[in-house]
Amino acid sequence: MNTSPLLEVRNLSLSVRGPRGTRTPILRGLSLCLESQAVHGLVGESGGGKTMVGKAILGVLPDGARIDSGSIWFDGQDLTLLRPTERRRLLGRSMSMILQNPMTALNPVMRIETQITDVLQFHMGMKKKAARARALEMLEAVRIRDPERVMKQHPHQLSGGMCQRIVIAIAFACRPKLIIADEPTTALDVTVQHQILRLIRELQEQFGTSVLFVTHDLGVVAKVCDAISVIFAGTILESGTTHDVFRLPKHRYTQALLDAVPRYDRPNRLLQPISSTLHAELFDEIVNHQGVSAA
Ligand SMILES: Nc1ncnc2c1ncn2[C@@H]1O[C@H](COP(=O)(O)OP(=O)(O)OP(=O)(O)O)[C@@H](O)[C@H]1O
Repeated sequence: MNTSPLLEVRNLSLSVRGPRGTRTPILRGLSLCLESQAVHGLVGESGGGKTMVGKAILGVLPDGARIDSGSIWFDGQDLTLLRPTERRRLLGRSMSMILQNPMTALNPVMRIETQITDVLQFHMGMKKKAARARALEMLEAVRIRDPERVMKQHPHQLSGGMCQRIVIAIAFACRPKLIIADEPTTALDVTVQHQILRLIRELQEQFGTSVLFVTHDLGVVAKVCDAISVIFAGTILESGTTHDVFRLPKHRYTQALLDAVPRYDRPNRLLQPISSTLHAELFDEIVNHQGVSAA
């Protein structure tokens, strides 16, 4: 594994437009380092800002959201300084995404073939024949049986698991350096979840891609991630190799997260929900430390 960082988010603060011209902080001085050719889990509870981190990196922030300070270094350049056209050029070609719900990620009225070949023609400048060959190759890589038949079909003719395989094929098709996978298995059947995780890991290794794996599920992190960052209230509380963080969590929030996960090696231990006191204490520390901004 290559160990130089591909992506470094440094001290990133981001806010959204609030009522009466105020701004609500969402990310508070967040720093994150993603190594080349590695899978990095961004883990935390709902509302912590995981998805917003992914959107900031991809340059697809919602209306009203803005980066207030900090930088996002990707492959040697600060993405926050790029013009929107330059950002768009990177998206799809150098970085792509796998989202939670494959049914909304795919276009319902387009055949699978067109959905894959369009991406290849647009981002890679491939001719139709070469794009078709690459599309077939990608469907085989994600273990779609009878890819010629599936190429002719529409998403509604396929299962959720099959659709997510196609989304994965599209994400890897242009051989991007970075893929942001935001809860890619949450909408799927448990039996399919495991296959999809294994598939992402296999393709990541095969193509030498880096993956930022956004999830609330520590079980998923344990299965696929080399490293992990724990996010709470828009701040990273702890980062390290998955092995180290699981074995010896340093932050009390990480310890609480781990205690809230069922484990086969301690079947008799009662699960400890994360206490509201801990939430309140941490939130107070983070917000008081960073301050809440007005517009
Ligand atoms: N479009 C938006 N406009 C305003 N606030 C938003 C918007 N999208 C998200 N937020 C707020 O930003 C915060 C972080 O949301 P985000 O979706 O990044 O969290 P998350 O950790 O990914 O949670 P989940 O696992 O539930 O998706 C939340 O407080 C959310 O309400």
